[in-house]
Amino acid sequence: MTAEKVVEIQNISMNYHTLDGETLAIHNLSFDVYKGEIIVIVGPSGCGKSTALSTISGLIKPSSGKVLVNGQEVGGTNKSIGYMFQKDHLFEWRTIMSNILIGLEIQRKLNDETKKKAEQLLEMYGLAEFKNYYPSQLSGGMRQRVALIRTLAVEPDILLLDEPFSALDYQTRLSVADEIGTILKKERKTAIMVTHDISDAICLKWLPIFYRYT
Ligand SMILES: Nc1ncnc2c1ncn2[C@@H]1O[C@H](COP(=O)(O)OP(=O)(O)OP(=O)(O)O)[C@@H](O)[C@H]1O
Repeated sequence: MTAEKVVEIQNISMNYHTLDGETLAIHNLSFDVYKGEIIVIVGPSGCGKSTALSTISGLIKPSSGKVLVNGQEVGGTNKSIGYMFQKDHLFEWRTIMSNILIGLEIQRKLNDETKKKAEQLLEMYGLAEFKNYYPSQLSGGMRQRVALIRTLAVEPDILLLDEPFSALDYQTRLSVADEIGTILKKERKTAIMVTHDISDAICLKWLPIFYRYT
């Protein structure tokens, strides 16, 4: 059986044009990601990692080349993709449960079944007893776990993680990295993480791709 390609990056380049001039953020980048793979792209700050993720999510279109997700060229944002950022972006005035349900509300998918699934995720990942707490009552590591569960609640096929541990202290990031790696494997998600920190990639024991544009 041949493995299924879910993301195909075909020779993409990205030029940003601003009043100050032109920035070549990505130059001729190509790679494929197969179903169920969890890969890490490591490179220094400014080498174009976030830009690469944004082309996959459809937030931006590359200046040249193609990005395919599930065999279709990306032409805008796509509900099959979940994006988790450096900061957890939890809404402080909403409880943990209500933060977790926000994606479902926005996508008009909130019903008894999806709510139950969200409850199960909270239960499974040790946050059920905190569902009525507010984000400020949780530790940084727990907040990142909530952010991941919020992303998983809408059941994306592909997860994009942009330096998801960078706001955490070293001890916490080790345990959160481990937890998040375990959650992604258990949920059988395809995931692409970008980081400037090689130790993040190594401590995850995922399959790293080392990419650097110079
Ligand atoms: N919207 C934009 N307009 C102009 N230039 C941009 C824009 N976004 C990114 N850039 C530039 O493109 C280059 C790549 O940025 P990008 O954020 O993709 O890199 P990165 O590797 O994710 O870095 P970091 O880890 O610091 O976020 C940088 O030089 C950045 O200044």
